[in-house]
Amino acid sequence: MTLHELTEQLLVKTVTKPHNPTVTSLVMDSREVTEGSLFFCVKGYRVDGHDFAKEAEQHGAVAIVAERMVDVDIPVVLVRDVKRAMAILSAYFYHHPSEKLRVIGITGTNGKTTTSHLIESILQQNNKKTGLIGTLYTKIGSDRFETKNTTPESILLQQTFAEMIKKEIEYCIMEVSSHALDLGRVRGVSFDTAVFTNLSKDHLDYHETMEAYTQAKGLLFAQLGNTYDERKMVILNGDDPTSSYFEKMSAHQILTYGIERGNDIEARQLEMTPFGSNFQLVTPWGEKQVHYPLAGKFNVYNALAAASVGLVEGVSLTNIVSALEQAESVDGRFQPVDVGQSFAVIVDYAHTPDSLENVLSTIQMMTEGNIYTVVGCGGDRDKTKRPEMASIATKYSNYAIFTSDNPRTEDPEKILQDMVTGVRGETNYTVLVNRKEAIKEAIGKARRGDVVLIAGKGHETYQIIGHQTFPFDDRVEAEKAIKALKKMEKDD
Ligand SMILES: CC(=O)N[C@H]1[C@@H](OP(=O)(O)OP(=O)(O)OC[C@H]2O[C@@H](n3ccc(=O)[nH]c3=O)[C@H](O)[C@@H]2O)O[C@H](CO)[C@@H](O)[C@@H]1O[C@H](C)C(=O)N[C@@H](C)C(=O)N[C@H](CCC(=O)O)C(=O)O
Ligand SMILES: Nc1ncnc2c1ncn2[C@@H]1O[C@H](COP(=O)(O)OP(=O)(O)OP(=O)(O)O)[C@@H](O)[C@H]1O
Ligand SMILES: N[C@H](CCC[C@H](N)C(=O)O)C(=O)O
Ligand SMILES: [Mg+2]
Repeated sequence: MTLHELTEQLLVKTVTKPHNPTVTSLVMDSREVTEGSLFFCVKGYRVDGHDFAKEAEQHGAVAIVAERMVDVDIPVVLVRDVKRAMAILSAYFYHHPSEKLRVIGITGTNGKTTTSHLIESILQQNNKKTGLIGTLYTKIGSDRFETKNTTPESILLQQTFAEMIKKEIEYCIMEVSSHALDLGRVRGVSFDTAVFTNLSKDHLDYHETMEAYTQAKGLLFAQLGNTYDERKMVILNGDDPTSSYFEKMSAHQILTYGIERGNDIEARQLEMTPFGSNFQLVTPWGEKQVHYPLAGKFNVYNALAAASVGLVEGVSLTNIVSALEQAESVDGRFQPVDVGQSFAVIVDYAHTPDSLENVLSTIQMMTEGNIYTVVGCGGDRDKTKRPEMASIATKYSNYAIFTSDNPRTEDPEKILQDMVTGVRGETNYTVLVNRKEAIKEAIGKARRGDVVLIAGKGHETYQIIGHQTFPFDDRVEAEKAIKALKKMEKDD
């Protein structure tokens, strides 16, 4: 594709030189530039991509897209907003692949990864070819690719859609983070269905206020468009008050789901069991009893959101129920670590006050024994959730151990001090900065019938301390600690 063909997509721009080179790739990182690349200068949090224009030229870039002049001898396309131009040009470069897929976007504070996997299994139950983009990986059919962000930057996103088309994928199920919406990573994506899970406190380091955070989430519904299209659908959690705000954001049909009465899709006669739930799935397409194997009321919401998507996509109630009844827990979400010990150990990705409270109240229902919680809060992330998470941990556990999550560039001790400010008079906790030691301590305390919850890192296989990433896996550490304990018991 030539540079002129691409720049014709942008109405307002200045191109500094008349040549019309052939563009063979779009790139936003100078280190990934190859011969023929069009390089986008993106202002980041740490550095400014404009400072890498020369390096991009040296590596073979044939033109630069920038917001201000840069010192290079190749054409510079000056635009008002590089990220916006990047999204528009990426969609064009890859021939608008999202228009050839049915794209299901899921947003909300918690439950996106879980819900997207449930939707995947419902659609697969109906023999649909699916792709998935989210926190754990990008999946095309059954091939998995590692990802850095929950929702990738526009170039990678459009490239991924194009790859999905090549592999004859029909549906792309994607998690859409508030950062991605705010930073314009999904601009130009043609969504067909937009799903909202729930809204609670998170990411206030980035969005600053709950209002701004809500607005960012609202962009997904706004992006669905305001010209009515019967094939487009908005699916909202009717039990979450924020849904009424999203209702106003687009012109399409709305389907609500919930446990309370008054929703289109409902779970009635809900009966929670220690390891799942039973409920009557009541829908405009009929009703059916469900024996659902994922623990916690919050997971019933995820099932309802996924069932709603299945129903609007024409999957039969029978197939939906069958997929839900076979649901497997997602990597690092309420994942048991079981090496034959007499107490339960659960690793869960709860890293917000709301998810921690949900998980702990579910555990309370499961056990009469003691609950030991190992929990921390990420550095360089929302500080307001720290005291709240500590307070929830002490409230619902017999004993809590506050430890490091990913401290990143913050002082780990300082993060723990922030957490401790949330404890109001309770003494059932300790602070242990080393996560490995904290896990050992909790497992050492547990006796027959107790539950140890290790919260916050779920599927993560690393720990970020400073600018370094070290291998670390809660499940591996828990297993080691249990085995060491068993060995000691044998030695006694
Ligand atoms: C805060 C944030 O969103 N940061 C994202 C951002 O990084 P950054 O702003 O630090 O970028 P930077 O290092 O300053 O670089 C600026 C530009 O210069 C370029 N550069 C840089 C160095 C160089 O030598 N040459 C060069 O060209 C970079 O490629 C980039 O284009 O751009 C990167 C490239 O796309 C992202 O991977 C990175 O996400 C980081 C990993 C991150 O942690 N993001 C989080 C906050 C996030 O987005 N999370 C949401 C999920 C949240 C949730 O659901 O809970 C997500 O969607 O992942
Ligand atoms: N519907 C829900 N409501 C509240 N909490 C939930 C819900 N579903 C899952 N959780 C809790 O939140 C944690 C994260 O779940 P999940 O990974 O599905 O969410 P996510 O929205 O993808 O998170 P992230 O934004 O970090 O990618 C789970 O480990 C569980 O503790
Ligand atoms: N997507 C979330 C993940 C948080 C996970 C937690 N382990 C942490 O590092 O804070 C974020 O980037 O804020
Ligand atoms: Mg996720």
